Amino acid sequence: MSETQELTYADVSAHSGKKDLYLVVHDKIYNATTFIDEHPGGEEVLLDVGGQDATEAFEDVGHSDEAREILEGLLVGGLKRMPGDPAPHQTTSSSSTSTAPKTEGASMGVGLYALVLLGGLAAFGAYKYLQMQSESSK
Ligand code: HEM
Repeated sequence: MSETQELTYADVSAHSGKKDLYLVVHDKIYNATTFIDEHPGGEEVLLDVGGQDATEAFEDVGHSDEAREILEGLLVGGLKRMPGDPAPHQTTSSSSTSTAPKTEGASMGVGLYALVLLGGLAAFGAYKYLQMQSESSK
């Protein structure tokens, strides 16, 4: 792609009609005009986010890799954020909180392992203690 132009959010919001529709997904700008009629999800949803940040809407649907390829083919350029622009969508971090549960799961696994190990040690200790007791009482 030779198009590396940068547009501001204000530039993008000027393209919000059916005949001229830009979308922002993950801080990149896409021209969805030619795709509106082909979109399997319908034109309404695209028009709803026309000229806006569609990251959340796009990611919420769980679009396929094929959809992402189509999206890349519609690339216009990058988004240049200006002071006062709407904040970038945090969907990626909130929907992919995968890192947090993952680490949690890992530490839980380790915790469980330690617990089993400690339990085993305690049982062994108790067994040895009882053995000693019964031997000394002989
Ligand atoms: C230019 C951006 C977009 C492209 C290239 C695109 C592409 C596609 C494609 C190829 C599919 C078929 C299923 C798949 O492959 O995942 C699809 C389905 C769908 N899309 Fe999009 N999409 C875009 C934006 C959006 C947005 C902003 C929404 C907003 C909610 C949306 C909502 C949906 C829905 C609901 C479906 C499911 C339709 C069904 O299975 O009945 N899409 N899209």
